[in-house]
Amino acid sequence: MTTSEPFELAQAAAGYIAEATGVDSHDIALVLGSGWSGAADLIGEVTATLPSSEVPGFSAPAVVGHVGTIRSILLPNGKRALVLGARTHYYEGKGVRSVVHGVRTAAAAGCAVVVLTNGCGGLNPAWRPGTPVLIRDHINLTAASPLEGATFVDLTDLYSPRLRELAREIDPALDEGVYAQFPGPHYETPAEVQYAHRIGADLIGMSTALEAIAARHAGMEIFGISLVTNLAAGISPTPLSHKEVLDAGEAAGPRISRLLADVIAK
Ligand SMILES: Nc1nc2[nH]c(I)nc2c(=O)[nH]1
Repeated sequence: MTTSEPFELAQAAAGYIAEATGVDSHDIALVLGSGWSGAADLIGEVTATLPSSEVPGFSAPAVVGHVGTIRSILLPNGKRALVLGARTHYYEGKGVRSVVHGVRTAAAAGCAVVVLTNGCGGLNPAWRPGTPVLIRDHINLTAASPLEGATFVDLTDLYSPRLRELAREIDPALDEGVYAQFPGPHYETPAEVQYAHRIGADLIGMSTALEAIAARHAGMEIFGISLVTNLAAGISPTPLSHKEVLDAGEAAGPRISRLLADVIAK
């Protein structure tokens, strides 16, 4: 594939979405990670739902039984949101181009803002499972980049100070943190968690950083928010039960979905 082909594929996907949804241009894209699926139903009126596998460049979800969808939503302020419910993770081995195809498609579809959400491990013991944390900056530990060739892109203020301030006006209790993307799919050892802590990470996950770089290259404003679903390995003195993690994510649903709805409604 030539270096222009990922962008041609994103244009094709955007054209398909415009045709299939009847919406020529969308304004804001949302990538919903673990624990955030409920947000879409709260933010506005779903006017079209597409199976993501029908859209050029998108593949069937990695998790059997998960139906990946792309939804067009009419927001109360009249703007259009494009909800990308099928994220390709780097650990699926489909290449970085596939990981960032959704963001590139959203940019080609007209979106000037992208909201990147994820579920992650927390390094701050005060952040119990179910705590949303704004992403202030990231550390890309994948050793990969979605950019190819002499594409030197500045990543200063990559996570919009404007949108972070807006979120904190809506919910002053929100903390901020630095998110580190590990390649995965394995979780970190306690030693790796301590390494991440020492290099400045507060949140660890397997997504988001590569998508944010591609979004900056596409000229989008980026809002990143994590949902701490577990304390990272070795942080909690007692092993967390998977049920605790699931219950916490479930309990956080209404608060984080409301927060997201309020931020994008502005
Ligand atoms: N790397 C990493 N990814 C995650 N995703 C979730 I949910 N929890 C974790 C975690 O503890 N580490």
